[in-house]
Amino acid sequence: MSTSAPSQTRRVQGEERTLRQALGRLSPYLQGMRWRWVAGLIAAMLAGLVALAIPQVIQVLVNSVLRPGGSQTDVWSAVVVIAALGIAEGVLIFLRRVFILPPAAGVENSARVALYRRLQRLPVAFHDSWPSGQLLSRSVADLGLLRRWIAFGSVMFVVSLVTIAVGLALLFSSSWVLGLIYLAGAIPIMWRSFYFRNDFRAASRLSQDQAGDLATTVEESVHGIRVLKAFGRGREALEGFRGQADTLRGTEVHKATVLSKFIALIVALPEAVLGVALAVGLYLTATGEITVGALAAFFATAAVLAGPVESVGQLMGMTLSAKTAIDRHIDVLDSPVDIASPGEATFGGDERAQPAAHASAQEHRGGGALAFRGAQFRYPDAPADSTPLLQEITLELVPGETMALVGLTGSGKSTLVQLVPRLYDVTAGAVLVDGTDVREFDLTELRRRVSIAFEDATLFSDTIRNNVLLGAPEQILADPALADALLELALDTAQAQFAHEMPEGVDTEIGEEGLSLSGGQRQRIALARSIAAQPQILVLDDPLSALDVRTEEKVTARLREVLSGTTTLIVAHRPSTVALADRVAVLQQGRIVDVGTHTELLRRSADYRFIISSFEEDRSIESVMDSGVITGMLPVVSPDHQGPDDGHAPGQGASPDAGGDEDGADFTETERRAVEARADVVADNPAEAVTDADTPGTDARTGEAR
Ligand SMILES: Nc1ncnc2c1ncn2[C@@H]1O[C@H](COP(=O)(O)OP(=O)(O)OP(=O)(O)O)[C@@H](O)[C@H]1O
Repeated sequence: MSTSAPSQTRRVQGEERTLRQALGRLSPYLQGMRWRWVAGLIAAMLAGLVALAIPQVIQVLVNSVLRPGGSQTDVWSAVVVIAALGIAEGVLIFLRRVFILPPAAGVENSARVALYRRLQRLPVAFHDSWPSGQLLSRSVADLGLLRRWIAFGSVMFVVSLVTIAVGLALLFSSSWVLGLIYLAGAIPIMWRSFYFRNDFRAASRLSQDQAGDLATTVEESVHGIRVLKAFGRGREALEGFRGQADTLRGTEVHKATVLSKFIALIVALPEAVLGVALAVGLYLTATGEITVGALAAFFATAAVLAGPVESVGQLMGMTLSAKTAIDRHIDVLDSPVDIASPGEATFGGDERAQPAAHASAQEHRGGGALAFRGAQFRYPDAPADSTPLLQEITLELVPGETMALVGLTGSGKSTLVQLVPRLYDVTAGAVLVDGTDVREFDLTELRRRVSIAFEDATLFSDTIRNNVLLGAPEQILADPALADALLELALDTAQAQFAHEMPEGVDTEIGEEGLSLSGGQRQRIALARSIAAQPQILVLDDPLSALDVRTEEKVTARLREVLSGTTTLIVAHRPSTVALADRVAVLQQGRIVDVGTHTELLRRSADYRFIISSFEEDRSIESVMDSGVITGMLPVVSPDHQGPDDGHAPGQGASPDAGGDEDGADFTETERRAVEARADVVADNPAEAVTDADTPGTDARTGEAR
């Protein structure tokens, strides 16, 4: 996360829309409630017209009732009429609120649900590139603004404009001279409105985007509070935040200045014009060109118009902000869903499009064979002419086989395994499940067959039970006894029985993101979740990294026992894990350079030995030897080790079989430095190497406080 410079504000996506086009996109959310909005608008209009009728009654009162010889009864009649109009105005305002609030809240709710639904459908690549704060501000602040605009701003804007138009007509009917004077003040206002609209819209978009960036920063710093504290970077984080907050404040002040200047104009001009109108009006009355009643009605009408005239600027600002909110909402809705089921809409907002999955992929439930055929992948944000991260990946896993995937850091292992459940799509070649391209499957069906557990175990603020059974088959969830049995099996396999010792057992709430658990506990719950999904193919992206060696071995052994029929592709960072796999694939710089059993690879591949020697588990040489899995075979890394391309394959002397194919080694400088750094740690401080990674409060891989 950035702790200093404010992040780049995400700018307008998509095309510019008119207010009408933007409102058209809101139309489906008003389904069934449109009449209420119209009824509210009518009530508000009537209230405005009633307010304008009162000066007309005053005119009649002054001209006829208050004339010499006017009757007292007429006075009382006029009073009753004015009181009745006042009450009617109050009732109409009440009705406006009663009618309008449900559609406003309804639109906010529907828009929020549509946005969330879209976020669920959008591919991981979208989430990689969109800051979470932007999405948060679009789903909370923007939609709140939209509700207020629908409930109040939109109606009052229309009502104000109508009131001003009708009011002007009445002013002209009182006296065309006075009407012209009043109108003369309106012309500069209309002229300024045009510029105001553009300035305010730009400022409004900028401030809403910057508010999204600020939300991202808050979200990141709350999420990463432990790291900030552990590294004492609170002050820098605060400074970075302050910089962003100041930028936003600057934009808000600019926005308020633009608005204030406009409001000042639309308030001051009519008031000044009224002064002129008073002088001219008195002259016209004195010369008998207009009646006293007409003059009184003119000023009473001008007083009624003062409110709409003053608020029209605010309401226009609110309307423009609402339009920006709608634009920002549509930006997300219109982002293409380029990973979808066959036949499913990938563009636009057709959220109800039904997937038309490939028939054979739906019906045929094979045994869980997994294959990569010439798979190639490049991240969407990588330069188009860059070398693909993964190239010519060809691998075959037979049903029930366990294959470990090893490679140095950054070689593309996590990326490769994410191609299986289509978190990303290959850019060339194919990934096949039971002989069918994964792109041919209905996504739900594919993800039912393939379950994945990540190193970064994300849990939800819910009970352990619900976290584990998140992806369990529905027919099992429907039967509480079966669900309990599945829960037990999953927890037992993942060595997560600690769940039963928690205050409320498996029904214990684990807090936001499961942060009340240790890293190893979180990983085991996440692993149990993948097991409980009962997949045909289990993809494990180094999900046991925070476990100590022995626990990891127990988990791996239980996995093999319980999931003997499940095809498993596991990214491994420990010799004990790879040793339990049927076969191991070696990934190097985005290519599979060898596939074989652990023993075969140790014997024939210098690349493999080099990778194995870089594994963190080397810290715990004793543990590895204890495990008995690779006793006598694990190469020992020495601090002066230079990597395979120095002509000495690592561990060459450690294994009698290690003939070595040194010429196959082709590591990047980064990879080599990573290995050398590890070797230095082992040499300098072997004791430190033995860690209980499953201890709450420490992350074994990074050493960071959690
Ligand atoms: N979302 C992303 N967008 C762009 N590039 C990415 C993305 N995720 C990973 N990369 C890049 O892809 C490369 C491979 O990353 P990947 O996580 O697949 O490697 P890995 O072998 O799993 O590494 P490790 O063992 O450290 O987990 C890295 O250089 C990384 O910077």
